[in-house]
Amino acid sequence: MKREKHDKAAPASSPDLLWEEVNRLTEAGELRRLSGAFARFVASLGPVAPPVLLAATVLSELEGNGHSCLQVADLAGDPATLLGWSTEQWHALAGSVAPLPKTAKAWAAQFNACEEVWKVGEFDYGEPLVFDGERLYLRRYWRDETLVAESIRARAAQARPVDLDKVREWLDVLFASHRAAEKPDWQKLACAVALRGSVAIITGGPGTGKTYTVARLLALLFAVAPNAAQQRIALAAPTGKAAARLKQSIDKALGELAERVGDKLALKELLERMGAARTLHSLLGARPDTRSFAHHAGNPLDVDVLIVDEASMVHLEMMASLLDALPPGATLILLGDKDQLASVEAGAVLGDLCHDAQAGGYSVETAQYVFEAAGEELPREFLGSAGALAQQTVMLRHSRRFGGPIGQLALAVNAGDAQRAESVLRGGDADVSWIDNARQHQVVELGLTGYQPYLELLQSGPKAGPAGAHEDWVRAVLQRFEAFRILCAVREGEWGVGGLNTAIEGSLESAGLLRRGGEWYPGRPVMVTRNDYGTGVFNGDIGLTLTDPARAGSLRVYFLEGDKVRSVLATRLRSVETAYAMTVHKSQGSEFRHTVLVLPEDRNAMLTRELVYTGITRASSQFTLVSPAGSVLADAVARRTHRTSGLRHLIERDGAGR
Ligand SMILES: Nc1ncnc2c1ncn2[C@@H]1O[C@H](COP(=O)(O)OP(=O)(O)OP(=O)(O)O)[C@@H](O)[C@H]1O
Repeated sequence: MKREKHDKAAPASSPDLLWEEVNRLTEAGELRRLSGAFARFVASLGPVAPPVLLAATVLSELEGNGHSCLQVADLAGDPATLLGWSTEQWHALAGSVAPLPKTAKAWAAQFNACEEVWKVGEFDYGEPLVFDGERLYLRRYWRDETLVAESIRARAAQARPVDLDKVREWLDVLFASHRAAEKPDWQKLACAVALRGSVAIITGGPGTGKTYTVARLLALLFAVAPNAAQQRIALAAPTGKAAARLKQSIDKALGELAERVGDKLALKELLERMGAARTLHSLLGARPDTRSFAHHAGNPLDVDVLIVDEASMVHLEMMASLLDALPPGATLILLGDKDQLASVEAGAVLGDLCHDAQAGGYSVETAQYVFEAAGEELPREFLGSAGALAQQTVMLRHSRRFGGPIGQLALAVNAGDAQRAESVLRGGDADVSWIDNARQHQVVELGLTGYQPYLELLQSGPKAGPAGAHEDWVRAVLQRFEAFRILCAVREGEWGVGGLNTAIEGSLESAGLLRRGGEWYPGRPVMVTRNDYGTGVFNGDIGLTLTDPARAGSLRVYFLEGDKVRSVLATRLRSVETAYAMTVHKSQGSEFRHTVLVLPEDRNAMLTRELVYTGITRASSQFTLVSPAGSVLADAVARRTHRTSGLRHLIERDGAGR
């Protein structure tokens, strides 16, 4: 049906003043060029009232900050905070559109009256903006959020029959040697919960045993599923490194378990059948230069059980593609730390899905089920009436790797307790330290000490030996490099990735640890900044430049994935940057023995509790905080990441409990 457009539309008042202000903000670097361009595109479709054009500008700008939609309540309230602007900046923009609706209701009336806004439930003409009564969306995000919500809601409501006696028996075997560090045993409980549905979320901080638990869950499925021998299991993660780590941990956990359970379960067979862990891009069949994947609802993935690790890094669009491609009968298990930074791209999917994880909110039915299936009693404080997804979500609460000061620091930051964080940092323990009122040269000196070991090994060169000796040497150099990393909160300036990389590179050269002949030189660490299907390297991959043993004078970049080494000719890598220092965002999914977190001088909207927490939890044995001004830490710990999304609302809408 073709719409008779604008037959009754009153001519909109002129948006000239708005465009003037948009231009001014764009020139001042306060607004993305794209945001103004999007609003102009909406204006080009027909007469649109200036307030709606203003809302379109704000919506597009917020998308760049990771929000998936714009709440009318926020438009009527204080959008300046959401935009990271001062109140004056907002007033300047708002003042160019008069009169501006003052209440959420008045804003809703504007959207309802606009021909370029699709009102959910009405006939869809493919308008670029979507309004659902409370939130304004760019069409793509509305579609993705709806797809994720509907798929998760349907999965959470789907109950699988469980043979309680058999499950109880196997859980007792699988967790036999295991003395729960706490009661209830959340790990055992998580296995029982995951078994009864087609979606489960296991969240928890580093070292809380997410992979340990999921390995037992796989063994349990293998033991009790009616068609265990035919089950197709896939492991995936957002990055190659995280995928390799997942596979390594699962192999290790299943290997140990196989020794213990002996002949009772053919776990070796399960291990052999599982195959490698893959990146989500590769699992879904990414295609060069398009956003679409080979797998989707029309050509679903060939899996029965899909385990996705580091789910906090999965952005909205990727989660939508994943759920679209997952057959309805397959089980999805998401693993991740809900308190970590959300993806750079829009959405905070895991955070939204885990909204009730801390409190539990388990129903009486869930409590009864876990008692019967796992012999675990849910304490009263975790009972409640949260929705169906919360019944399939378990938070692991005890870290086995992080008992010491690094763990205490992470906990304090996560709880928003800056005072306690500062006292841990000043506690004098060798594992954590704080260089406050720092100067840049102090970070450079840390870099010099931290990177010396790999550069020395590189200078000593590979020993002549049998085939494979070169690869062993490369692996050893890469492992030494992976033991230390400098993480920055910001990209630009003296305390950002750019400034620090230049300073560290220069100082390593002055110290005689490396010799630069040009952009590429042996020892140069690089991070890939764009997916490249031709060479098989992906955004976020980190490698080291070394000489090619097969071709004198030629350089290759070597990447470590688990224990495997692969390499690409340096000149074939087009989108890379030097990586002595990298952003906290890009460090997700990695762990370094010694991690240095560098905060900037000024307070900054990017500097949040989640960023500091993510930085700290990248350290496995030693953590150093560097800040030019002490107050920046307290400020960051107090600021939480807020991402507007309608996901929780969409999931809970008509979402019955279990
Ligand atoms: N119940 C347990 N009993 C004994 N050891 C355990 C238990 N749970 C976990 N571990 C051990 O604790 C360590 C951390 O576990 P695991 O790697 O599964 O944690 P994780 O939550 O996946 O961590 P990360 O987020 O860093 O990947 C591992 O060495 C694991 O073997």
